[in-house]
Amino acid sequence: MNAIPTHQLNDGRSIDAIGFGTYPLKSDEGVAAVTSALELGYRLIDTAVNYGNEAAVGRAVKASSVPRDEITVTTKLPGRHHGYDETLASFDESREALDTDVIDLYLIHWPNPSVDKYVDSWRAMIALQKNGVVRSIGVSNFTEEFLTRLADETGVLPAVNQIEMHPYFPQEALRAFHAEHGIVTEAWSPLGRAKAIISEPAITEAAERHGVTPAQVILRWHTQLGAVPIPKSESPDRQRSNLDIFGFELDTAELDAITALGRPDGRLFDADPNRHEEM
Ligand SMILES: NC(=O)C1=CN([C@@H]2O[C@H](COP(=O)(O)OP(=O)(O)OC[C@H]3O[C@@H](n4cnc5c(N)ncnc54)[C@H](OP(=O)(O)O)[C@@H]3O)[C@@H](O)[C@H]2O)C=CC1
Ligand SMILES: O=C(O)C(=O)[C@@H](O)[C@H](O)C(=O)CO
Repeated sequence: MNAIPTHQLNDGRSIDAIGFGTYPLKSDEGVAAVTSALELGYRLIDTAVNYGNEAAVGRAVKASSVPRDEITVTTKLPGRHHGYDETLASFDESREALDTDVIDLYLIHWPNPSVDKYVDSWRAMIALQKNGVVRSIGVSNFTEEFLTRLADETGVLPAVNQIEMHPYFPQEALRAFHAEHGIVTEAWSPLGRAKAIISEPAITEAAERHGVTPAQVILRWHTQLGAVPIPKSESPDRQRSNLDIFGFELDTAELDAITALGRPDGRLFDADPNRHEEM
């Protein structure tokens, strides 16, 4: 398998160009999936308080033969814990659940604009990073408007914004904003949950030409566009092939044909961060 490239973050650290999603893997199933993902070479692991699997992720990380400092454990602050003090308390709970001294990448899961406390949470995350208990700080599901407000009110831009991105929803405008401001795009549901997308001719035909699977084409498309996909799979075989995407290159016409599958209503569900709020 080819080596995994990395992305430089705006705080001097770096993350792998592909990671492993863990929703909705829980308990022993979650431990098994993360254990095999680490064995296969994933080093960027994505969890969240709201997945109810931080303990499972923590168990797998702790038991792994991969040195702890080679693994980027990501978790996310839930909406019900927004606010400065609430964020500090939630962070302590996550650290305990994950059984780790340091959280490598800490994200605000959803902006929940009607609650209007994400800036307070962001200030708390800046403090956690200054205290050295969080290595990198970022957000998820933030729009250009919410990102701009963080910068205006705190002077600190997130290292990462984890957003919905797949061929039906390629997020061209937000990715351009990220690129302009040094924010790394992480892509959630990168395979579009492996539904209709997998059978799109633009994808299956490219897969045939390169002798790879449609899922590999989709994940390679993400990485060639500069985004970091975090596919979830509980199957070690699919985990392996999802990681094995750096031995072929899509050409510009193939990239453009896949991006052209995008459509305004391409979201998997109604997860527009201006309206969709998760507590
Ligand atoms: N920040 C946020 O708001 C959100 C973050 N996320 C994060 O993003 C991660 C990934 O997103 P997710 O929603 O899981 O969707 P994905 O696009 O990663 O798709 C996962 C689905 O695809 C299947 N699959 C995986 N690999 C293959 C393959 N090679 N061929 C065919 N099918 C495959 C999986 O099944 P199987 O397991 O059987 O292989 C599963 O059903 C989540 O796990 C979570 O960590 C997700 C949603 C929102
Ligand atoms: O997986 C996540 O991070 C989420 O935010 C999920 O709740 C996601 O929104 C979902 O799958 C809802 O059905």
